[in-house]
Amino acid sequence: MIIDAVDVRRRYGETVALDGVSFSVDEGEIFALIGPNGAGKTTLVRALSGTTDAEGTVSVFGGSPAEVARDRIGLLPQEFTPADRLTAGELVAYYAGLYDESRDPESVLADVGLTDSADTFYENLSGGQKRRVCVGTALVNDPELLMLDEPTTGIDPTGRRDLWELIEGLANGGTTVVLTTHYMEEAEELADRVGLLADGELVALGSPSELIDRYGGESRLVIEAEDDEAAVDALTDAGYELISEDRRVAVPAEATEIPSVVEALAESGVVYEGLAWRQPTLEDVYIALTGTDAGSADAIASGGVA
Ligand SMILES: Nc1ncnc2c1ncn2[C@@H]1O[C@H](COP(=O)(O)OP(=O)(O)OP(=O)(O)O)[C@@H](O)[C@H]1O
Repeated sequence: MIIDAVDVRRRYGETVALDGVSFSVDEGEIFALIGPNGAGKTTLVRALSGTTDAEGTVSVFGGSPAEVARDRIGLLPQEFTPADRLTAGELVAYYAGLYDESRDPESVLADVGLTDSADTFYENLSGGQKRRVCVGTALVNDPELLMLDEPTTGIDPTGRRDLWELIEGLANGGTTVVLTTHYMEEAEELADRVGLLADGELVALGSPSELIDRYGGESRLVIEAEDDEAAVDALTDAGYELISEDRRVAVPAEATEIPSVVEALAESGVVYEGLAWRQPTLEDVYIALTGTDAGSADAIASGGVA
């Protein structure tokens, strides 16, 4: 076990940032922390990396985080602004120079997709390229434990996937990774296990598929009708129970049930522009457990579709 956290608590004055969080992370695991703004993710990463004190027990490599040899950990803080007037290459080389042993800066730049921007000043890089440099600085010491607070924020979809591949490769080589993200797809695709924080508490913990099975709800058919109310009436008359789906009309349906839903719509003469069948995702888990879904079946049924 690389990380063992038991009943971790942290307050900032009256604000409770962490309210008794317990979990552990094994070697080579990718562990993603998700949760709304202010849920406590950054505070937890800071407690694990020893940059803030916390009550409870936090053990990293069997000891106190603050005492772990710094070359064993790579940390990407959420807010990190390196010197503007150094190039991407100089910055990575600078951070590499802080360790007795470090990786070749050029290979780190290649890993984060910045070979072609090595000579560009940090201030002249795009937002996503800047974030890549920051990720690079966390990799220079070839750490055993990598903690990445929102590593891919601002990075374009292709670059994000490249970073997922990089992180997966590191984990396959034995690196343990803890990351935070607001991208549910990132947590679902990348993480072995996910912890969902809300108001300082870990409200769900498990592999993405376990969480989806448990909290994600049913597969659904989403109907983009010309007249939502007509669709709601037709489906209700046919005995379907409407479910909430991003302010669209939707019913629970397995793939084999799609024809009968289509038939019910056709029989009532409902015109639709789109039909989409989809299985639950980690985003559904997030919405179910944090209650941040703006739309609801009730709103649709009462004609309140935005
Ligand atoms: N240095 C600080 N001083 C005072 N309050 C803080 C401090 N850092 C965090 N907080 C508060 O602690 C709570 C948890 O914040 P934290 O940054 O850990 O959340 P988060 O889940 O990382 O949020 P986000 O998704 O917005 O990054 C919030 O209410 C925040 O306002």
